[in-house]
Amino acid sequence: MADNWGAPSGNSDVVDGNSTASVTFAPVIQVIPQPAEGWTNPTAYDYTDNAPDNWDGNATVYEFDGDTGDLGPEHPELERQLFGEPSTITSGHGIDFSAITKIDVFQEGPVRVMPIQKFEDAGLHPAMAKNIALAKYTVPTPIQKYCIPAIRAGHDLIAIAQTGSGKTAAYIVPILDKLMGKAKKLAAPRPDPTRYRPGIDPPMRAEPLVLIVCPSRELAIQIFNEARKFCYRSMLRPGIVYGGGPVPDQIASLQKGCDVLIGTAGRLCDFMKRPDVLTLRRLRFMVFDEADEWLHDDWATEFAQIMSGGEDGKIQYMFFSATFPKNLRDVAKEHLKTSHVRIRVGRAGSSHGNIKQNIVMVDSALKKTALFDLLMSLPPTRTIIFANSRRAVDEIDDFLFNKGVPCTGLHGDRTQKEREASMRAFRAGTSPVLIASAGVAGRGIDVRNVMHVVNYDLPTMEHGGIEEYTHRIGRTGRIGHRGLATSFFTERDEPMASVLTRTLQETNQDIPDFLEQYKVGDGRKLQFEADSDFEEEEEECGTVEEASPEEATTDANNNGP
Ligand SMILES: Nc1ncnc2c1ncn2[C@@H]1O[C@H](COP(=O)(O)OP(=O)(O)OP(=O)(O)O)[C@@H](O)[C@H]1O
Repeated sequence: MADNWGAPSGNSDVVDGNSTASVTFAPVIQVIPQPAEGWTNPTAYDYTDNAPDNWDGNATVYEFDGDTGDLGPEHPELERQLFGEPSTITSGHGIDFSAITKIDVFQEGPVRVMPIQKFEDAGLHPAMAKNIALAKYTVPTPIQKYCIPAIRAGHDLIAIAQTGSGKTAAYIVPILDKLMGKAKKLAAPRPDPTRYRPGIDPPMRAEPLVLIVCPSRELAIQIFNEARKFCYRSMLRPGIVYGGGPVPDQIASLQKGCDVLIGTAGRLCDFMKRPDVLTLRRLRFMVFDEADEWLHDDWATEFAQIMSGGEDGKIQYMFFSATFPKNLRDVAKEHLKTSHVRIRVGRAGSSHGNIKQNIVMVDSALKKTALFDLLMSLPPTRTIIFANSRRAVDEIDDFLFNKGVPCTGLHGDRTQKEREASMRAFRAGTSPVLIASAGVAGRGIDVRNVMHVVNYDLPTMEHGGIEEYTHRIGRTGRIGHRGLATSFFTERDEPMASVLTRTLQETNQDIPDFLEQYKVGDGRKLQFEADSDFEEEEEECGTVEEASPEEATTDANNNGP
């Protein structure tokens, strides 16, 4: 996007002592630089695109009143929108599930579940089985193998698995599946979607059955889109409330009924104060995605308010994350029923071998040049660059844009319209380089074919530490694909050196010379402060299959932005 704000154009009245002089600013002609070698043309953000309803939260949802049974009629146009053109979707998103190695799965806690091996074993509702086929999911991922039966059996749950391992579907599929046959009975009354006239017919209050809480607007929108997919052809209606989005539109959408609500905390808490618009009294499922984030003190007020919204005893609670320090898992346990299930795939907070991690020593004053050189040294590819401050994001965005790199920037000071346009441009590939602050794109964001993540700034120990590093690099190498993560290391990053080195060692990455001194010697166990358990009661319940670095499908056909 780059900040190519035009200077004021046209006439402006300037008061000069007693006289008013009319000053004309020359219109600024936005210069689009020549593309950098091999890259597509940079595209500037279109500030004239003010279409009022052009919000991601206003995306079409499937509407069906359930009068003709559990499975609604097909809607080919929406189906294409949700799942893509059938001819362009490759089977299993390119995952080669036949090329696999073993990864340990642990269950702890009072209840153990038997994993399923195939989606067919789960006895899914016909609408859900069809949606899984449309999504081209052929085999459940390790975390899905355990979560699907656990959630279907009605258990509260803590689930930990690496980035990009399919945690969203691990909760959304069984929850929606459980509701599909019963939606007519359980859901709140709502207007007939085919006849409802907004503003004329009396509105209904939203009484969702499912609430999914997300730490960023971008992630909420992404999960809303997943919910739109998996609710397809059922009468379950997804909805979304997120900060920065238009309140009137969100209210109008809630008033048409909402069974599956996805929200960011602030806006959700605002709506919870308006019982004429939203109540959680019907709630049956509550999911905290990126759960460790919610259990930090920073979110204590919102967390308490959200937890107090439903009726005790009726709700199944679930916490999902790739990182889950032990102290926060203990907090999570306090909110779960005694008969809950705890599942962990690999070490909590571990990354996986599909991501090649490079750490490069860089002089702080030369970081931008080093970044440009790095991008130019590789084939053009979809890339996310993380910086620690909003200002740094803007500066890098301008710098790269002016060098002809088709980039777009994303951070919390941009307007919501800009943020959505930025994510759309990145997803569509028109701006294949995204420069982002970690708060908005570090966790959960799933964009196909991100081949490279760059930590222009490494996270600091005070802000996110090694957990944030894991989430950030996890934007690549997702679901069996491979990816590259390059991190710039400066003298200021010394406090991260030790844990970073152990993280590299865990997946047999090359250790650069300047980190050699932090290496844990051969034969000694790698210890991680945030994960000093796993507890005595844990039980290794076998191994499930995960693509290995060597054998995972390479994205040979998908390398381009
Ligand atoms: N069984 C499956 N088969 C094929 N693709 C799948 C399957 N399950 C999920 N996916 C795809 O895998 C990708 C990653 O899933 P998801 O975003 O849920 O990962 P995650 O574990 O939540 O990652 P993160 O920790 O980064 O949030 C998504 O594009 C999703 O559509």
